Amino acid sequence: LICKKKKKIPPGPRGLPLIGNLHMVGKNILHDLHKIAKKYGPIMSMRLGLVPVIVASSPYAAQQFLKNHDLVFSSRPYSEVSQYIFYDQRNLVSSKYGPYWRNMRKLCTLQLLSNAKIHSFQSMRKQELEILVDFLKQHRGVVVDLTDKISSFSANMSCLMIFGKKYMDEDLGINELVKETMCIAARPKLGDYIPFLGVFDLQGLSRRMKELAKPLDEFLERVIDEHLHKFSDKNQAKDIVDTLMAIMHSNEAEFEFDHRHVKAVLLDLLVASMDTSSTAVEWILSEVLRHPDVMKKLQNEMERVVGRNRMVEEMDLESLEYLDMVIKEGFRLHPVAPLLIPHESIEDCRVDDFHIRKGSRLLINVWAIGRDPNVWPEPEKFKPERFLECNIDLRGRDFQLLPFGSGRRSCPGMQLGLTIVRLLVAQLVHCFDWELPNGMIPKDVDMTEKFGLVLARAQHLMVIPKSYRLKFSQNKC
Ligand code: HEM
Repeated sequence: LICKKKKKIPPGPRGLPLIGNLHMVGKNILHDLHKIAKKYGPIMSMRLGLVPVIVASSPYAAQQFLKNHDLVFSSRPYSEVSQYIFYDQRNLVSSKYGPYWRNMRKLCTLQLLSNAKIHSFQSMRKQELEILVDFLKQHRGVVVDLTDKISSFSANMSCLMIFGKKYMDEDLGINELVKETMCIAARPKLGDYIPFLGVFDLQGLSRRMKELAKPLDEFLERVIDEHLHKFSDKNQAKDIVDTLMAIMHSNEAEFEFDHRHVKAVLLDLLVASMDTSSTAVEWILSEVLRHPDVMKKLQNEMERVVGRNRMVEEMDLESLEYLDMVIKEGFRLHPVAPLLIPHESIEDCRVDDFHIRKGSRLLINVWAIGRDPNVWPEPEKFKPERFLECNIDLRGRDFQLLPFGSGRRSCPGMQLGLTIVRLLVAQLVHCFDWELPNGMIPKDVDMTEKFGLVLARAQHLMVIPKSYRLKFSQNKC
């Protein structure tokens, strides 16, 4: 008798025929996964439809997958949205691991999102921030929808950097198109989990995705066309379309690179940058508003380092240590991408004595890690000072804090995202004293989460810019 030793897979709940554990995850997938992981442990296996899924919920587990076995888990799963909207997975975010992704990633980090490129847009960021501060100054004493203001600030900045123009101001409905794309991308699709049901399109999502793809493609074609015919001003910073077009025309790319690739990358960057930084800023400001002592400490630091005679400049950011702790604490409690973006294993692999088969989907529950009492004392409390005693960083070196992921698939826009988040939080706290509307007290600020492609606030953040704190109305620096 040949007795085959059964391979040990990570523990997890038993699934039902066909749907597996799909019925166990509802609208609040983060809480659901967190609850199930409490029973089965930090490396847990499930089955969503026909897809094997591994959920990692501790720093140790995250390190196993994102560092020790990084290469094996560096791919992305197939999804209908990447097929219909992102040019058959030609974008960076959802492309499979392989030479194409490696080349695109290199292009992104070395050319599109390099430090030099980010620096070249510094004056544009300053200008946009002055417009926002001016608006708030004119609305002193009035209730302002800060969610809306921050979101359009971020959308305008993304557009200026990527396309060289604020397309959001033109009535093209592009903002709505991108928002709906993000909404659809976040909805669980039957076809992604039970592929043979995909053809029936029972939820009507494939049809809607195809409908959305058309105007998005027309918009991107129009942008490219305008760039082909535009008068080039040598003093103006080259936007990302310019850079991509130059690469395409030079024929220097060592991989296939045509209009479809340019459009896929443009859409990728737009979607990846538009809501991420603004959502982080909103959460961090909400926490600061709920904690007046933190607001005061931040303002004191700003007064000490920047002074009341001018606005915050990007060069100040490195010297703002308390701000740095506030930003880390904000990302700990409110990671924008709480499950990162799903990874997929490219071959069978052994992790911690468990067998994990090729084609498994990996979710890293960064949200649960940030709230784990074994890692963080009093995890529910917003306490930036906790970072005084520990030098945990948020750039992917420490697995307790992973807002940008870690390893090969970590966020290539981290430097840009962090610059925007730090600058915006610093500026709004430095320039204004804030008040809550309708006699609300700090602890009344609603912190309900809404899970989507990013983990956003369920309610818009409504606040009153009470008074302008600076002694000069123009930036004298
Ligand atoms: C606060 C802002 C941001 C946060 C918190 C954030 C977070 C993330 C996370 C968690 C991932 C997935 C990592 C993984 O799957 O392991 C990611 C991927 C990515 N991000 Fe960001 N991001 C931000 C801003 C940006 C910006 C500004 C850009 C570009 C303009 C960008 C471009 C990308 C791209 C292209 C990927 C996919 C990388 C790949 O699959 O190889 N991100 N980001």
